[in-house]
Amino acid sequence: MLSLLRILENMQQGVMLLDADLQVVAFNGRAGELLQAPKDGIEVGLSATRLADQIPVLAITPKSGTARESWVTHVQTRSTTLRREISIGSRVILLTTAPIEEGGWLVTCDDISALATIRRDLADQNSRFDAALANMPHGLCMFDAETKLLLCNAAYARLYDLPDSLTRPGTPLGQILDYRRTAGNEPAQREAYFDVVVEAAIKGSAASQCVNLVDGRVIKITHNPIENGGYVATHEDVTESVRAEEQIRHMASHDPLTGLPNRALLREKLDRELILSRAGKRCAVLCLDLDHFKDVNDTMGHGAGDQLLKTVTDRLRSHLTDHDTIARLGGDEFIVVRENVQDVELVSDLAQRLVESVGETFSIDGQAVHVGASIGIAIAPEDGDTPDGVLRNADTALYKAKTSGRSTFCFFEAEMDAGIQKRRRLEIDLRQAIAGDEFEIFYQPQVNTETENVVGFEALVRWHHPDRGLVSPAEFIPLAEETGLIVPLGEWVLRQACKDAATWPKNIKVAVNLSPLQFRSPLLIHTVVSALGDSGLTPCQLELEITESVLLTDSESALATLHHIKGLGVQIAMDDFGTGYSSLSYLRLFPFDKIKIDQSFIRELGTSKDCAAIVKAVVDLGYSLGITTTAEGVETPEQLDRVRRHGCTEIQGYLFGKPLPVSHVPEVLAKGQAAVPSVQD
Ligand SMILES: Nc1nc2c(ncn2[C@@H]2O[C@H](COP(=O)(O)O[C@H]3[C@@H](O)[C@H](n4cnc5c(=O)[nH]c(N)nc54)O[C@@H]3COP(=O)(O)O)[C@@H](O)[C@H]2O)c(=O)[nH]1
Repeated sequence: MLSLLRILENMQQGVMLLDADLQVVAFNGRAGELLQAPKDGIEVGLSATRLADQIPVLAITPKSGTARESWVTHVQTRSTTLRREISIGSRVILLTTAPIEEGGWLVTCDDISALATIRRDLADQNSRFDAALANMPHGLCMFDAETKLLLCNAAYARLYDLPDSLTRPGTPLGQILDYRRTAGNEPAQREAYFDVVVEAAIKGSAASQCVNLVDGRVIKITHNPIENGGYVATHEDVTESVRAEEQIRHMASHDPLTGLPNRALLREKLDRELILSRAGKRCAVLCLDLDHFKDVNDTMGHGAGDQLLKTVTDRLRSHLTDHDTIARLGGDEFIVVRENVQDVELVSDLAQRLVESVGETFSIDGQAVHVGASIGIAIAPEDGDTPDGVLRNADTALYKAKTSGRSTFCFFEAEMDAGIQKRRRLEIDLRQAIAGDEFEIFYQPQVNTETENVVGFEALVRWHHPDRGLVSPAEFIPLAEETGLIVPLGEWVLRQACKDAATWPKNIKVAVNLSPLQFRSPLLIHTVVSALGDSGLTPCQLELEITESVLLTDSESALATLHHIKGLGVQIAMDDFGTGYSSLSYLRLFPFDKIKIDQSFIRELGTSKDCAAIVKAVVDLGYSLGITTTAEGVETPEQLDRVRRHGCTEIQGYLFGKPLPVSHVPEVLAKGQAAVPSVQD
């Protein structure tokens, strides 16, 4: 008994023993300490009621929990075990009151403060976890190894519109999937996927996949295995980001104006087609370029140009089949790729239809607009087995189509390449030459027939090509006209010629050629005025030479321009007279100051009666209209003699001097007539 009491006293647990009369028969000091009983508050023989008086926590009736009566009432009225956690100061004590067989109660007190702290931390953690789950934007669910639901959050239920009954723990995955399928938002083929990922997740590997729901949403589902089997899955609605990605991908590979594939996507297509072409499925590449598109942009503005490009796209598309791909490379350049070409004739038919379709009138901003299309065609693999090669050759054929009069199509031929490449090179060089300082003006004297005094000079441009030396204008002027480069080049010539002539005597004129394109430029009058103003040249010292072709198109506006220029005091000469269409009628339309009889008539003056008659008729007409007549290309004294006899007022030709650099002008003027040594041009 003594040793039993010693054991009792050394226990970590507080112990009190009550007999059947509810009186204390034994206890240890730890009980008093844990229950914070007053010193000597527990004594043998003390009744339960007195005990509760000594130890206040025993008298308290809990507000909630299973035990709804005070400790005293319990031991007085019941015979069941009472477990109660009591907070005393900073401690949490577990008070267990268990009936004993012989009657009476064994009361034990355990300090569970540490356990309570852990439990509280755990509860806090759980509530934080619950809050996180509830507020997660993504759906989350967790299944055990038997694919029974462990938990899911509200977002998961919302995503699939699940009823509460299917969100309870223990719900088999199969039931949830059945509901998701029958509720209509998940395609049936997802099941196969699901089997795979669930199995993978349960076996321990993560898996992720995007699923397209029937209603258009895209859900990204990621499965991760968890310990003890089972998996946790997140379900993320990625519809917006998938759409944004698709849009970015589309933008990177399509032309924003027309929505057509761009160069990058075209290359991918060509890569595939060229592989097939090597396996016998040939393909055709049609390179289409609009004729006169620049004019629409320049005259009607870029908005109208854009509208035209969109309408052209629609027209082109209407002639294409499922075997054709159309792309826009930028500007007014389109590419059509036809797959699996068996009959090249059909490619010709397609090209013809495209040319005709674009050739029909467009209505842009209520205005009738006419453009055309030129097409170059290369067939792969024979005309190229790389995207660059086949596109380059289609482009070469396009160039040929453009130089053959536009609004037509051409197939690539190997022989085209060399000639066209040469022209291309020249065009590139010409652009650089305009930007650089490679041009010079030579001046050819014009003399009075009677006095043989120099009355003026014609400005003739020369190109000092860095590799090729002096390039003849006969070679580059037509190209400059075709490419539109004549406009900036012509402006340079005009300004430079005015500057040079401003240093000459006041009775010496300078004649400058105006090309038809330059003449149609809306900036022409402004350029003439500013060239005169900047140089200080007297307007009557400037003579502008135009050819009949200027008056051929839109003669009304051409005449208005001529009158405007003449009104400035500038002289106007009709150049190359006799080589055009209805020369004489033009002379009635506008009061030209000079007619230059083309050198072809002068050359044959001694051999052709017709030429002689024409020269005479023109000179007579000039005389009666009071217009100066200049014979061009006078090379021999005989020709001089003849034109003099016909009454021509002025002469220009090698007999009096070839075109010379400006530095020779004072020398020519000093001699009074142009008997100076020739300079090779
Ligand atoms: N729009 C512009 N056209 C220009 C300009 N500079 C020149 N050109 C035109 O280029 C064509 C070739 O010019 P070019 O090689 O200079 O030939 C001129 C004369 O050198 C040549 N000529 C003059 N006299 C004779 C001669 O006795 N014999 C002979 N065989 N040729 C001769 O004729 C050309 C002048 O022609 P034209 O202009 O018709 O008076 C030529 O069409 C130039 O017009 C330019 O700046 N702008």
